[in-house]
This record gives sequence, C-alpha cells and structure tokens, in this order.
Amino acid sequence: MATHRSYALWSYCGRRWSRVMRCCRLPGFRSSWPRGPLGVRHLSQEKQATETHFGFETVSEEEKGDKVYHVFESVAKKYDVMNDMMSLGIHRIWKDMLVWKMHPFPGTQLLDVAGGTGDIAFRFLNYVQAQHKGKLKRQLRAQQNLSWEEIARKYQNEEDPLGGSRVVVCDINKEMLKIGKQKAGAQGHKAGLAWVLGDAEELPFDDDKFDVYTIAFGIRNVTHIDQALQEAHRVLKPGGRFLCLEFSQVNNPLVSRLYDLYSFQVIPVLGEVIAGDWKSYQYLVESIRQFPSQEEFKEMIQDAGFEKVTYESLTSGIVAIHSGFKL
Ligand SMILES: COc1cc(O)cc(C/C=C(\C)CC/C=C(\C)CC/C=C(\C)CC/C=C(\C)CC/C=C(\C)CC/C=C(\C)CC/C=C(\C)CC/C=C(\C)CC/C=C(\C)CCC=C(C)C)c1O
Ligand SMILES: C[S@@+](CC[C@H](N)C(=O)[O-])C[C@H]1O[C@@H](n2cnc3c(N)ncnc32)[C@H](O)[C@@H]1O
Repeated sequence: MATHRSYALWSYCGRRWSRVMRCCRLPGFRSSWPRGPLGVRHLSQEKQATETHFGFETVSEEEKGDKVYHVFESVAKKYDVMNDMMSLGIHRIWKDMLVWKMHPFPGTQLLDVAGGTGDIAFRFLNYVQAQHKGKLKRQLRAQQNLSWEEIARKYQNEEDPLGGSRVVVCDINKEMLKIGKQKAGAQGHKAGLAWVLGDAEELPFDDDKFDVYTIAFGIRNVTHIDQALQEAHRVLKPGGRFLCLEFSQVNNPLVSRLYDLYSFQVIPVLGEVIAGDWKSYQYLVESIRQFPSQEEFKEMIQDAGFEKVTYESLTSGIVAIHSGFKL
C-alpha cells in the first residue's frame, strides 16, 4: 500500500514537472518512450532517454525515424491494397467515422497530419462538397417562383463547390505523398487540397492556423508523441479540434485472442505475399502492441493542453477515435 502511495506521489510529481517543462518549452527537452503505466518517464529511464521502440526492437531515436521512413517508402505502392486485404475493407468504415465525427462546418480549414495517400483528405473533400451542394439545393427549394434560367445561373456561378473548406495533407514521406497526389488526380480532387512534406513533431505551419487537426494511423509511428501533440495544439485555432484515429486496446477477451492470432500469424504473411515485405507488416503489428491504451492516450492528449478530451472505441477497441479541443 505504502509502495503504491509513494509510486502514485512520484508519478504525480513527475507529471507536474514534465508539464512545467513543456509549458516553458525548454530547449532540448523531449519526453520520449518508454513510459511508465501513467505515461511518465522513470528515473531509470532517464539514462536511456535517447532510446525508444521500433516495434519490439529497442533502437536509438535517430534510428527509429529512419526505420519508419523506410517502412512507408517500401509499402507506399501497395499501401491501399494491403489495407483493404488486411481489414477486408473495415479501415474504410473507421475513416468514414472519423470524418462523420468531425462533422466539418462550411469553410473548415483542416490539417491532416501523417496523411499519407490522402484517405482522410478525400473523404473530407467529398463530405464538404456534398454538404455544400445540399445547402444550395435547400436554398433553391426555399425560393419560390425562380425561373429555370435563375436556377441554372445559381449552379453555374458556384465558383467554390467546397464552400471555402480546405485541407492540407502533411506527411514526412515523399513516396506516400506521391501516391496520394496520383490518387487525387484519378479521383478528380484538385481544388482545396495541398500536399506538404513535413514532420508531425515540427510542423511547418504558423500558430493558430487550422480549425481541425486529424491524424489517422500516424501517431503510433512518431518518435516523440508528446511533441507531436504539442504541435497539434500550437497550429490549431482557439476552439479548434484534435481528432486521432489509431489502433488501441481490445476490450473483449475472445476478440483479443483471435485478433492476436490474426495479427501475428496472418498479417505478416499477407505483407509478404502482396507487398513482398514481411518486416514492415511485422513492425505494424508490433507497433500496435506498443501504443498506449485508450485511457493512457487520453491522458497524454490532456497533458498537451487539450480540453474536453473523449474517446470512442470501435470494433471492440481494435481502434479508437480520440477527440480534444484547444480552448
Ligand atoms: C507498415 O505500417 C502500415 C501498413 C499499412 O498497410 C497500414 C497501416 C495502418 C493500418 C490501417 C490503415 C488499417 C489496416 C488494418 C489492419 C491492420 C487490420 C485490422 C484488423 C481487422 C479489422 C480484423 C480483426 C480481426 C479479428 C478481430 C479477428 C477475426 C479474425 C479471424 C476470424 C481470422 C482469425 C485468423 C486466424 C485464426 C489465423 C488463420 C486464418 C487464415 C490463414 C485465413 C486468413 C483469414 C482472413 C484473411 C480473415 C480475416 C478476417 C477479418 C478481417 C474479419 C474481421 C472481423 C471482425 C472485425 C470481427 C500501417 O501502419
Ligand atoms: C499508416 S500511414 C497512415 C496514412 C493515412 N493517414 C491513412 O489513414 O491511411 C502512417 C503515415 O504516417 C507517416 N509518418 C510517420 N512518421 C511521421 C512524422 N513524424 N511526421 C509526419 N508523418 C509521419 C508515414 O509516412 C505514413 O504516411
């Protein structure tokens, strides 16, 4: 009991201290993996501050960045087909749910970090376009006695079918962005979309710039998650929303056993057969197990300064959507 209490006190002091350090933004300070159960670094871990995890491997922080870059450079061409095969299309529903949860308002400025091949950005553009079209239709229906010419003119004068909404896709990997741009061309997305090469830990954007920040299946790959969360907070406007879709902790024991079996026995095999890349898919399943639980991640988001932080577990907790606001 006494040990538990002193641990709790030590954890609390650690958390307060890291918060103070972060608020001061002292140069050189970076709280990194591995963490204790409350997302707090321990003294024994201080010595290994430059070490982190790459899946189940312990590597230096520099090595992790390079390895993650190599993984996505290697899988980029087969990324979309692999996701459909591995999840039997379920990842599409999770991504749709992220955009439905966002429920963007007309004129929303979205930053999609670790946006890769554009799945979230394209869903956002389709959503705001449909929303804007619906608004125009409702306006026309409400106006009685309009002539056919007036109705046609209204449609033709529609200069911005997105109603002012915009999305910036930011990713550290050139190959993923290249595939994304090709997909955008093929799907007819041009307006309201920008592609930026950049690191989630040091975003190349001004403070208070975006209404919404999304990150889907990206934050797990970032070396300093707390740094990425602080950057999310910085670039959001006051009132802006943070939304993260990420693998999480399965809450059903039967699903958990099947999922583990499927993850370790099937996914790397699919990776080898379809993408010729066992190792990257081994990394995927291992990195999922290293990521904090719903509650731990919620606490990390709060530590970065977000408020009203909530989460929703989907598919028995295989993934979760976390939400927070910059107030
Ligand atoms: C390198 O890093 C990455 C690379 C990427 O390409 C992507 C990402 C980021 C990730 C995404 C964008 C999402 C990708 C999706 C996944 C990783 C998959 C998530 C998994 C699921 C939605 C399915 C979860 C599965 C279960 C709960 C267990 C159900 C599974 C079974 C009944 C099969 C159990 C398997 C065995 C016992 C092994 C023997 C089976 C075989 C050899 C046959 C193979 C079977 C299949 C292909 C069936 C698979 C079945 C499903 C998917 C059914 C789904 C069912 C439910 C959700 C309940 C990235 O970071
Ligand atoms: C699994 S993909 C997710 C892509 C997309 N968001 C989706 O949902 O399909 C992970 C992406 O995170 C990117 N990534 C990894 N570390 C990053 C970092 N530090 N900054 C920005 N992007 C990063 C990778 O290049 C890759 O494109």
